[in-house]
Amino acid sequence: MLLLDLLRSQSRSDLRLAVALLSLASIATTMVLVIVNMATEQAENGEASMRLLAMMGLSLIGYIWAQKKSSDMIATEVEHILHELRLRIFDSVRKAGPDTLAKVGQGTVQAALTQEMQTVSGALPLMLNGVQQVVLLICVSVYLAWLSTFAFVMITVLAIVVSTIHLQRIRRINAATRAAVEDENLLFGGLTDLLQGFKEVKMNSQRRDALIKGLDDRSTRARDTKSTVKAQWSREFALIQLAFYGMMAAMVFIIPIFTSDYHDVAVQTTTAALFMIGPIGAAVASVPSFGDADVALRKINDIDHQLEDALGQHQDHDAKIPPATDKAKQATAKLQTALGNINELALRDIRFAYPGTSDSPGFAVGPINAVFHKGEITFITGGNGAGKSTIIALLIGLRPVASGTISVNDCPIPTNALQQYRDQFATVLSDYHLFRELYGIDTIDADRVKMLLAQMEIEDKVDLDGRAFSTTALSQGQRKRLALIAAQLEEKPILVLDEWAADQDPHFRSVFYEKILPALRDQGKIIICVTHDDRWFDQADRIYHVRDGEFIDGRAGASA
Ligand SMILES: Nc1ncnc2c1ncn2[C@@H]1O[C@H](COP(=O)(O)OP(=O)(O)OP(=O)(O)O)[C@@H](O)[C@H]1O
Repeated sequence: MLLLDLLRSQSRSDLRLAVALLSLASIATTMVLVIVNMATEQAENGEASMRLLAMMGLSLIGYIWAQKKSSDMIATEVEHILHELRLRIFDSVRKAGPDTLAKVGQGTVQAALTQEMQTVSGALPLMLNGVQQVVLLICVSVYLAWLSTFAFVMITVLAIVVSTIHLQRIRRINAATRAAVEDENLLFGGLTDLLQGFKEVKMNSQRRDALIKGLDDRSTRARDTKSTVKAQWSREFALIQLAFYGMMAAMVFIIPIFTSDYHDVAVQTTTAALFMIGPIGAAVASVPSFGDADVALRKINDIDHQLEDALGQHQDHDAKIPPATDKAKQATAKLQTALGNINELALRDIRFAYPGTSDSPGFAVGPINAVFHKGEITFITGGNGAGKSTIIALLIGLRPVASGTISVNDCPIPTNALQQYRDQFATVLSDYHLFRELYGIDTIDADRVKMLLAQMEIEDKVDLDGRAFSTTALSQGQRKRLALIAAQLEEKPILVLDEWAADQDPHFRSVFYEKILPALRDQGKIIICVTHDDRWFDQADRIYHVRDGEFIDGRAGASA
């Protein structure tokens, strides 16, 4: 069972201690039963024992102590395990390549971090509670055996028969549970379309109706499967209850027929059997959540494996260069020096291809040869689908190259230093995300932010609010200006902009090409821009034109 494996592998504290505490609580509960029976017997004789009262008090204190201690321990442990699980997924997402997330699906990852985690979170304490109930049942059974061997044997046989039938039926219910969870996940995916495509949905009633119908179908399926599963569980619960009441009837009607001395212990045995109803109910009621949790954990593991598989292909272990040998240490030192003062960035015979299908090969890029210099502006131009963004993704280390070398100051970047290399770039890519918070910028110079906001002509719209922009609710062009401010605040030696000016008005386009870019060049940055704005091609020191995944010419621009 995955839930058990998870507990064993992730638990920090000794689970045996938790189980021991739970057992102690069960033993204390059984003691209460034994004492109640003994006191009842005394009461029948008109006696009352202070010793039994004291023992009852001690048992209750023992029960409360063990129950509280184990609950605290389990709650802390469960939250720790969930925290570790979440971190594992965050880490896998961090390491994944750009295609992986698209393949796995954002909705699935979100579902894993919310819905599935919630299921596991609910099931873990229930499972440990189930352990407690089982221990309690064992203790009460031992007591029952001591009271009447016949009653014990009869109950045990009945319990084995009922459990076998129950387990057979559970297998079928678990399969239905898995189907129900699948349906819910499909529903989640459709919901992402509805929420993210909100405007498109609102603007087109046919699209809206088709999408809602799809959601309706999935929701109906999820509803039907879930209610079938719930109904099956209710039947199971009723079956267990029925078996229990059958057992009670047998104890008071059948056992006396076969045993002569049963009347001495009939009351105690019946009380003991009554004591079992709670634990049996709790144990049975907790079982469905194990099936749910197992499915949820399988999903979480599945997502993790998919992300990890992509990591294997990506060959990016995000590790620091291991300074094992002298040669490796020298290479590390050389690379650190190169990254500390980047004068030149070069691509040599870079090749890459998207995975193809059986019908057609994937789009291929290369061989790409290019050099980008400090204090220079390079434009990359080309038609739609020519391969500009793909080349940019290779250049900034977002996608792994299939062959060829990327080097900084003639120092090749090994794959295990890819993250250090990526850290040299500030980017505003075509599918950029604008963070309101300025993550990863240690010291924010408020005056500089003010100046940049004024330069971008949005000082009356946005302000600095602590370590974040006061708002990102702006027009598309203004949001891009804000993204460029964030990129500048990162103070990276290389700035890459993919069609940054595409949604700027004519006035601000000229501000960008004629003022902002030259000012950034004067700061000694390497500037690389994908652009279609041929009116400003003369602002570039170098222009590369892309066609079918290759640079067809590289020429020095006007100011070179
Ligand atoms: N994730 C992907 N998987 C497979 N093929 C892709 C993927 N992204 C792009 N392509 C293919 O690569 C080609 C180049 O895409 P790319 O985005 O690099 O072009 P681009 O020059 O930036 O185009 P645009 O000017 O339209 O942004 C496309 O024709 C497309 O077929």
